[in-house]
Amino acid sequence: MAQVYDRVALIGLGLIASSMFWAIRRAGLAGEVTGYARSVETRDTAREIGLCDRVCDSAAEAVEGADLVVLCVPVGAMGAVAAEIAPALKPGATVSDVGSVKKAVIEAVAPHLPAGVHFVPAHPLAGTEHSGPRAGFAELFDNRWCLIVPVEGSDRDAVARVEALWQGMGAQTDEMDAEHHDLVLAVTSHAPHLIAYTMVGVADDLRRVTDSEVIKYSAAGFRDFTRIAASDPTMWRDVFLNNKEATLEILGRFTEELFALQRAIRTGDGDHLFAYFTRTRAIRRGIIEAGQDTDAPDFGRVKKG
Ligand SMILES: NC(=O)c1ccc[n+]([C@@H]2O[C@H](COP(=O)([O-])OP(=O)(O)OC[C@H]3O[C@@H](n4cnc5c(N)ncnc54)[C@H](O)[C@@H]3O)[C@@H](O)[C@H]2O)c1
Ligand SMILES: O=C(O)C(=O)C[C@]1(C(=O)O)C=C[C@@H](O)C=C1
Repeated sequence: MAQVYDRVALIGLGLIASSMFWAIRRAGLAGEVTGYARSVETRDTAREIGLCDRVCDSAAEAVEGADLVVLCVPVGAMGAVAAEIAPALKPGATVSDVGSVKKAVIEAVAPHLPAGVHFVPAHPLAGTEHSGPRAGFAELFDNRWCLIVPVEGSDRDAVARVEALWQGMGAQTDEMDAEHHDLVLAVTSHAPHLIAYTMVGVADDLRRVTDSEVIKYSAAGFRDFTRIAASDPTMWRDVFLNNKEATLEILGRFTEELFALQRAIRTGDGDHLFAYFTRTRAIRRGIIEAGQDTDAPDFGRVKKG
């Protein structure tokens, strides 16, 4: 894969930024990658493990001369970081982000960007429960989707280059508008995370009753919940506070369905339960037929070829 940008700057050096660096390096997509993180400890770690070609001590220094700047900080910090880097951006540069929420991030970032700087928001649908500069790996985005969310008047060449970068990092790209993105992600990612958090919280509340049995006999379903519930608290606090409307809409529907299932269990309505589980099983089979790999570690990856 050919080089897409001369200089890329990554702001916030956690799981996503570090994975981007290793994936950019794997495919030779940039001449130089600079990086900045707020904490000295993270910058020191980055230098120690060779994360980024150059780790800078200020965000302004990192973005100076960069053709692409990617904001890889928690959703709630995007606006402040955009304000901080704005005066140092090169005219004609592109600013992108990887935030899990798009409408609120666009509203927070766009007003700070000077005229002549392009804004191309993006969201890779790939992650793990780990965070920080040591958590990244080059293969994270392989065969995953990356949603590109152009804003009004986005420059098509700038969009095409951001898409080329993500494709070079192994992802498949698609475009979506911000509102639709936030609703889709509320269903596929945000509400499921909240359900996992709740289930693990309930198990913890019952600890006195169940002693250590919850952990000892933890079946696969619950273990998956604990993995998800181990995700970064700052990141997920910001996701829910910034995708309020869509998440509340989905949670409303979820609780209605849950109450209906609860009632079916109480009243012994086996037909309702059977019909419901038959419908959900068909959805899973539909995903398999659509060509997605369902082996646990790769589930959700885009089928190649
Ligand atoms: N983890 C995932 O599964 C995942 C997947 C896709 C997208 N995202 C999104 O990517 C972004 C980064 O997530 P991550 O998982 O890499 O998080 P992370 O916690 O691993 O890294 C975030 C980094 O940002 C830094 N940071 C926080 N506030 C900052 C500030 N004000 N200024 C500068 N740096 C700051 C932190 O110190 C850390 O280095 C988030 O917006 C998240 O919603 C995460
Ligand atoms: O695999 C995981 O651990 C994730 O939670 C990744 C995951 C998700 O699939 O929900 C989480 C948040 C994102 O914005 C994108 C991906």
